[in-house]
Amino acid sequence: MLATNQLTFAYSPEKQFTFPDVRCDNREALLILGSSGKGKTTFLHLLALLLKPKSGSVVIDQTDLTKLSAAQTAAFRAQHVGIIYQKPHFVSSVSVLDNLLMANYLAKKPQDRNRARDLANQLGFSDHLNKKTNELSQGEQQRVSIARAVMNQPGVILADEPTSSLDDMNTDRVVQLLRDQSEQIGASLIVVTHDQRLKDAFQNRVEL
Ligand SMILES: Nc1ncnc2c1ncn2[C@@H]1O[C@H](COP(=O)(O)OP(=O)(O)OP(=O)(O)O)[C@@H](O)[C@H]1O
Repeated sequence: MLATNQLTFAYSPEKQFTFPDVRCDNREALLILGSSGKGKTTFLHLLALLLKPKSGSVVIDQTDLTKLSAAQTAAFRAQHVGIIYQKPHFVSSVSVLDNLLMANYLAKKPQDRNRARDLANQLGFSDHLNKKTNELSQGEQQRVSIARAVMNQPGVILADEPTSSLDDMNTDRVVQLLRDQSEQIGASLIVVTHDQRLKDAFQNRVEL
């Protein structure tokens, strides 16, 4: 479960944001829509406490992240939040498999090769596990990103514009993969996007 209360943020005195309160229960999905520059990425980064709000709270599974120290926040995020960034950040010098296992390492959990292989099968990149990430197509990298985000079975999955560069068929496919994965692990799924094509796939929607 993720809930926010009266979140505000400022990059500077001229660039201030007040965000609507959102709530997403376990096994639910929430779409956050907004046109370019409205603050979608900023909001998503606040939800993961990658940015610190000026005021307000972010509660994930009964923990108020705004009350944690920087080190506690990083540890909590690694264990409980899976993030699919607008542009995937991988460690390019190691294999796809090692990039997945790194999620375990960062969360201080044992490396679970079976889960990595199982996710690669489900998401259709099992032939690429031993390749470097830059040898994969964008679509394949995005599926690896989804797998990495769910390696530790997080309570919350956050996705930033996961479909912006995809055609209609692949957009439907990625939405289904995100929903399947979040349902399998009982997570809350929050997607921020300007992509109006996603409207029909989500009953719960908030406009920024
Ligand atoms: N580090 C920063 N410092 C100052 N201003 C910033 C910073 N990052 C973003 N902004 C500004 O804050 C606003 C919101 O940016 P953000 O990236 O959250 O928007 P967005 O809705 O995700 O946009 P897009 O759909 O184009 O990615 C923009 O006007 C942007 O220029």
